[in-house]
Amino acid sequence: MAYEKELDAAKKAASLAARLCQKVQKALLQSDVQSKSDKSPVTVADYGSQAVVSLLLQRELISEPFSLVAEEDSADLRKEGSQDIIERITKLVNDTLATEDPLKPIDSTLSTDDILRAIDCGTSEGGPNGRHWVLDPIDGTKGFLRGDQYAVALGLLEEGKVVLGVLACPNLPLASIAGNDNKNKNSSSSEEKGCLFYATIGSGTYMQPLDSRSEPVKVHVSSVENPEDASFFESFEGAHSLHDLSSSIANKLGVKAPPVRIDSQAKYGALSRGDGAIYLRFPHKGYREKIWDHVAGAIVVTGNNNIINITIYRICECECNIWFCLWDAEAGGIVTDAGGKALDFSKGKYLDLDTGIIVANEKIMPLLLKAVRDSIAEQENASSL
Ligand SMILES: Nc1ncnc2c1ncn2[C@@H]1O[C@H](COP(=O)(O)O)[C@@H](O)[C@H]1OP(=O)(O)O
Ligand SMILES: [Mg+2]
Ligand SMILES: [Mg+2]
Ligand SMILES: [Mg+2]
Repeated sequence: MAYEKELDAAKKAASLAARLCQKVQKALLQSDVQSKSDKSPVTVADYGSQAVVSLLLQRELISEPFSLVAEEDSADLRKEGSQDIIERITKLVNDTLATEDPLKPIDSTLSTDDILRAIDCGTSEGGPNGRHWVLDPIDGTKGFLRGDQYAVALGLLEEGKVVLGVLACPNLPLASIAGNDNKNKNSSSSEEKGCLFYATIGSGTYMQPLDSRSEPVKVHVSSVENPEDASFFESFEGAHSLHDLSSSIANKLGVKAPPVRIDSQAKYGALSRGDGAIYLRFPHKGYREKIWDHVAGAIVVTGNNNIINITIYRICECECNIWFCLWDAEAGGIVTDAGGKALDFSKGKYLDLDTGIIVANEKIMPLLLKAVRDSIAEQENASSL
C-alpha cells in the first residue's frame, strides 16, 4: 500500500496527541468553576499536542525531509511570563511520550527548548511543491473546553494534493450518532467513545477505536439518495457557520431531520461512516479557512474517491438551471466549495474559497449545489433590497 510508513507514523502521532488532550480535558472537566474560566488548559493541550505530533513524525520518518504546516507557533510561549506554562507543556509531553511504550526505556527527557523547537517545526508555508504534513493539534477548541467534540487532525500533502489523512476524535462514540438528539452527540456519556479515522489516496477510509482494542473497519458515506431522508451536519458554534443559510438550503432540499450540530472535523469522521449525509459550512464574511481545518477531514470523507480528479461540468444552465456533475468517483463523499469547485490545498496556509464548504454523496451533490446557489442568491437579493 502506498504511504504505509507515513500512515503508521501519522496514526501513532495522532493517537498519542489525543491521549495528551484527553488527559487535559479530563482534568479540566473535574476542575472547579474558577479554573474552568481559565483558558490555559486548552493552550497547554494545543501546544502539547503539536509538539507530540512533530516529535513523533520526525522520529518515525527520520530519513525524510520534514515540513509541517501547523496551527500553533511558539511566539507567545517565548514572551516573558510564560515560563510556567512552557514547563507545564514540557512535563505533559514527556509524560505522554513515556506512555507510548511503557517497556521501552526512555532515551532522554526533553527540555523546554526541545519542546519549543518541536512546536516551531510547524511554521512551514506549504504550497504546491513537495511534501507537507498539515496539522490542527486541537480542532474545535470551543468543543474541547465545553467537554464536547474535538479532533487531532493530521494530513499529508504531496505536490499540493491530499494523499493521507488521520482524524483522532476522542469523544466521538464508536457507534453511529445518527438519530440521537444533539445533546447526546456533543456531551459525554457512558457509551464507548474514541474513534480514529484514516485514509490514504485510493485505499478508502477506515475507522478503529482510538485505543486500538479492535481491528479497523472500512467505512462508507451514506448512500441516501433522497435528500428528504438525509440529515445534515453543521458547526455547533453559530459564530463559525451561518445556521440561517444552512436551514434555508435544507428547506429547499426537503430535509426533514433537524441539523446535527457538533464541533470540529469530527463531523467529517461521522459523515465518512454515514451517520449523516450532508455537511454545510458557511463562515461569516471575512473569515478565511485554513488548510489544517479541512485536509484530514476531506480525504477521510472522500475515501475511495480520487479527489485529485474531481471535475465538475456545468453542462446545462438554461431554463432548468440544473447543475450536472461528473466525478471521477467510486464510493466516497464529495467535498467542494459552495460553487462546486474541489478544495485546493496547494495555495499555502489558506483556502481560496467561493463562500463555503459543502459535503455530500455523489447522488445528493447536484441537488445540493443547486439549493446552495439558490439560497445564496435569495440571501443576496434580500440584503440588496
Ligand atoms: N470565526 C470562525 N469562523 C469559522 N471557523 C472558525 C472561526 N473561529 C475559529 N474557527 C475554527 O473553526 C473550526 C471549528 O469549527 P467547528 O465550528 O466546525 O467546530 C476550528 O478549526 C476553529 O479553530 P480551532 O482549531 O482553533 O478550534
Ligand atoms: Mg481548527
Ligand atoms: Mg486548532
Ligand atoms: Mg485555534
